Amino acid sequence: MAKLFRAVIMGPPGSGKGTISERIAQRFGLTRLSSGDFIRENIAANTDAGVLAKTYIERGLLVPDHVMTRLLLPRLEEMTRHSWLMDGFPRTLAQAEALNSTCDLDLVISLNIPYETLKERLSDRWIHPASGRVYNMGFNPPHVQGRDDISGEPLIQHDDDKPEALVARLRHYKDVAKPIIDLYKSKGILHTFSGTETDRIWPYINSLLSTKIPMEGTHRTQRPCTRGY
Ligand SMILES: Nc1ncnc2c1ncn2[C@@H]1O[C@H](COP(=O)(O)OP(=O)(O)OP(=O)(O)O)[C@@H](O)[C@H]1O
Ligand SMILES: Nc1nc2c(ncn2[C@H]2C[C@H](O)[C@@H](COP(=O)(O)OP(=O)(O)O)O2)c(=O)[nH]1
Repeated sequence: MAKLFRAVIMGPPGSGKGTISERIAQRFGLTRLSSGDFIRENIAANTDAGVLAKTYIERGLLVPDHVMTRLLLPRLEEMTRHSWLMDGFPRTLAQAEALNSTCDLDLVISLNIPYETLKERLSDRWIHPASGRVYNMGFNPPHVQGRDDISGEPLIQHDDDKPEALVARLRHYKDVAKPIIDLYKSKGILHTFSGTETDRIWPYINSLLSTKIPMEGTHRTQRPCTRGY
């Protein structure tokens, strides 16, 4: 009986997490979970957690671990019958340990993209704030410049996507990501992909997941995501 599949995708800002997790969700029928999208939903719904998270995001800071785990882990408990891919969580060791105590992961994808490539990509990244949909003038431009393809609403650029902000973000990412990468490496579930183009990395990710993800249509067993935090 095929078991469920749960994975995380990690990488520095601009490494292609959103782009690749969208492709994985479509190709393998996984539910794509994005911590950033989930926070935006809470901000839009004016929940207590959303209001609190907003005060950190506005300052370009990570949302505190206890807020993130309280936001996300109950959401994962609703997913006991689903295979999923999480983008953007965990971002700290404390978050990884909280996730570890509630769900066992099958696989972690880590994207290793050169700084110059990240800088170039982020300078061309445009986002539809309400949905989190991502565009890139050079890679996947919107049909109408500056407008979201679905809603037609204006696209924006994140202030912290500007080159001068990227150095600090990248250093912070490396500091917080290293213990998480070491943890998943020690568990034997880390797969690292390096390169400068998503379209060249994608076939390797696709073939790895094709060997790991249970066939479509086979019966799925439940796997608990018990409240362990
Ligand atoms: N797991 C998390 N822990 C703490 N804060 C988070 C987490 N996930 C998202 N956030 C906060 O929400 C913001 C938006 O997240 P999102 O992933 O959409 O954008 P991002 O961090 O700019 O990602 P990237 O640039 O890598 O695409 C982040 O900048 C961060 O402040
Ligand atoms: N030129 C180019 N741009 C790319 C490539 N892959 C993704 N992008 C674009 C899409 C986004 O505008 C930006 C960052 O991608 P993303 O998926 O938002 O990354 P992440 O921040 O979620 O990790 O770069 C790529 O291979 N080439």
